[in-house]
Amino acid sequence: MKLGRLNHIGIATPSIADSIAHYRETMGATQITEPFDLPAQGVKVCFVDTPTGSDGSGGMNGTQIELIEPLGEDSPIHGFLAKNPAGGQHHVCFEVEDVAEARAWFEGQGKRVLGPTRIGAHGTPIFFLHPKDMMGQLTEIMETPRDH
Ligand SMILES: CC[C@H](C(=O)O)C(=O)SCCNC(=O)CCNC(=O)[C@H](O)C(C)(C)COP(=O)(O)OP(=O)(O)OC[C@H]1O[C@@H](n2cnc3c(N)ncnc32)[C@H](O)[C@@H]1OP(=O)(O)O
Ligand SMILES: [Co+2]
Repeated sequence: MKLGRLNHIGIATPSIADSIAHYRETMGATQITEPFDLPAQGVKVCFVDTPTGSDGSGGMNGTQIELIEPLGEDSPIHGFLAKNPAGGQHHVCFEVEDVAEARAWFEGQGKRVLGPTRIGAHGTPIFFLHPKDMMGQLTEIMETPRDH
């Protein structure tokens, strides 16, 4: 297993509109996608692009901030927001070349994979690893988009 690109940092929020305003007005973000619903994943989601270079050079294909708001009664982030009402850092997502191979690796390491591999917000297969097996960090593994 080789550590892949940090694709995004997932930030849970009680209000995606308030978080968008925060990133635009307080943090100076210039590229934020329109929020969209992922009913199968129980979230409303949008992405805040970040620059690759510290001076904003290199273009805007740095690690994204993924803002997620609960969608529906069964959203998997209700529990997190009950414990963290203002929201906050929820998960990290690393890219892999082959999601099936990665899943087998983590299972072989005795890490709990949460649910089936499914299609995530970038339209590629993803799975999650239980925070208690990942040094306290809920970790998402996502197959690198082929257009990269
Ligand atoms: C897929 C679309 C999009 C994308 O990028 O493509 C997304 O990323 S959507 C993100 C939302 N979806 C998920 O998070 C799916 C995976 N998550 C889960 O299955 C649950 O959230 C789970 C199992 C991680 C936590 O479930 P729950 O909130 O019901 O809490 P539990 O009491 O079962 O938690 C057990 C234990 O873990 C601690 N915990 C919970 N969430 C986190 C977290 N985000 N980071 C770190 N630790 C977490 C919780 O505090 C409990 O610890 P304990 O010491 O026992 O109190
Ligand atoms: Co994510």
